[in-house]
Formats: sequence, structure tokens, C-alpha cells
Amino acid sequence: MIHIEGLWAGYGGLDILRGVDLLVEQGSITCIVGPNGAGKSTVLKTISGLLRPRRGSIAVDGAELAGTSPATVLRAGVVQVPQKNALFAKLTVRDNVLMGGYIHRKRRKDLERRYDQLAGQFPILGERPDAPAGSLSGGQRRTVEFARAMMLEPKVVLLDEPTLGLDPLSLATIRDSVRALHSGGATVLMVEQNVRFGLALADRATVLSAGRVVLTGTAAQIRDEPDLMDVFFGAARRGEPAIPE
Ligand SMILES: Nc1ncnc2c1ncn2[C@@H]1O[C@H](COP(=O)(O)OP(=O)(O)OP(=O)(O)O)[C@@H](O)[C@H]1O
Repeated sequence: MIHIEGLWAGYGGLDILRGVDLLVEQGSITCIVGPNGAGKSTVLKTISGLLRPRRGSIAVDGAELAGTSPATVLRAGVVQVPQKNALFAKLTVRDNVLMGGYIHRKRRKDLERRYDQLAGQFPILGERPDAPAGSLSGGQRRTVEFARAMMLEPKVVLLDEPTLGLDPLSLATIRDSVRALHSGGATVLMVEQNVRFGLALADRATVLSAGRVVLTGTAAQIRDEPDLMDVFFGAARRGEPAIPE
């Protein structure tokens, strides 16, 4: 599905990604974890065309996308849900979600049919279609953002730290919403700072440290990896639990 090889990218004169290889299998939920500043969000920005890589290849279903525009990446079926709250607070849930489809679909009837379909996967769409987005909880807002991304019927959804800034009670909402994206037919590539959450939800995982892949495997393998804590905390803390609380 997504095949990244030898990816180098950075900002100004600084290289942040230094030869990243990553395979995202079709139908998977793949999670990238790693310490602050490892370059996790930079991987997503490079895939979505917001940042031009210096070197390397990003192929989606065999089509080379490295260095192309965000519009080209979108047309290839890859949609990114941004890290920051990107809903229009005064618009309703329904209008926020419908806006996600305006790029591709012109007919209001088609958009509304798709909305009704998505309400089956994301219950908030059916329960509170007329609520202003600003009146929802953080977890509910994130769910509406996911549903908006699904308006385009993407092949791949990129999630940049979906739990960022949310209270622990919202984690179950986000978990259900990521599963809804997945059951709606999207392959999911997510970046997550909450390692326990990310590895519990994903089926494949990659650990990035200082712009390089240091571990990759099934999420269960990464969870059980005895060196995982070294990546996050340094060898000095050997003996503490592998997954930070
Ligand atoms: N627009 C930018 N301009 C310059 N430097 C940037 C920019 N965006 C990110 N960086 C730097 O690139 C490095 C990697 O950032 P990135 O956001 O990819 O890391 P991350 O692994 O997602 O970290 P975090 O978990 O803290 O979000 C950091 O040192 C960051 O300061």
C-alpha cells in the first residue's frame, strides 16, 4: 500500500529524517511511536506532500508520490487529519463533515448520502448533526474530523497524534473512531505519543528515533521488545516497565 524507502527530509539545512524505510500494509492500522522530536510528524508531512523530501521514495499502490503536491497526494487517496483542531466551531457537525467532500463531489445529494453512510460508523453524526462543532467534547470533535476525512472515501488516512490534548476519558472515543475509520475501508497510518494507546490499537508498529527506524514489527512484538524503554528513556533506566505510563 505505502512503501517508503530511504526517505530523507528536514527543515532549512537540517536533516530530520535520515533514511527512513517504512511499509504500511493494505488494511492495517500502523502506528509510528518514538521520543519527542524523533521525526514522527515529519514522516506524515512528507507523505502528504506538505514537506518535500530531499531523497527517497514514497509509493502508494505503486505510484510514486515523493515530492508531489498535496493535491496529487489527495487524488491518490491519501488524506491527513491534522494534529490541531481544524473544525469550524460555529458550523454544525453536519456542515463540517459535508465540507470534507466539496473538493471531489459537487452534488449535495451525493454528499448527503455519504454523510448518512458515515453516520453508521460514527454515531455522533446521527445523534447531533445540528450541534455546533464548538459545543462538542474534544474526543467528539476529533471523531467529526475523522468522519470529514472519510467523505473523500480515502484509501489511506494519516492521523497525527489523535489523542493529543485529550483527557483519558476521551481515549475510548478515539479508539472507537480509529476503528470506525478502519472498518470503513481505510488503511490507517498514525503517529502517537501515547505509546500504550497506540500499540494497543495498531496491528503493526514502527519505532522512530532521531530520524531513523530502530524497530519494526507487529504491535505485539514492539510492546514486548525489551529494548523499547531504552529508545524512550536511554539505557540508564533499564529495569523499568517497557511501556511508559
Ligand atoms: N516547520 C519546522 N521548521 C523547523 N523545524 C521543525 C519544523 N517542524 C518540526 N521541526 C523540528 O523537527 C524535529 C522533528 O519534529 P517532529 O514534529 O517530526 O517530531 P515528532 O517525533 O513528531 O515529535 P513530537 O512527538 O514532539 O511531536 C524537531 O526537532 C522539530 O523541532
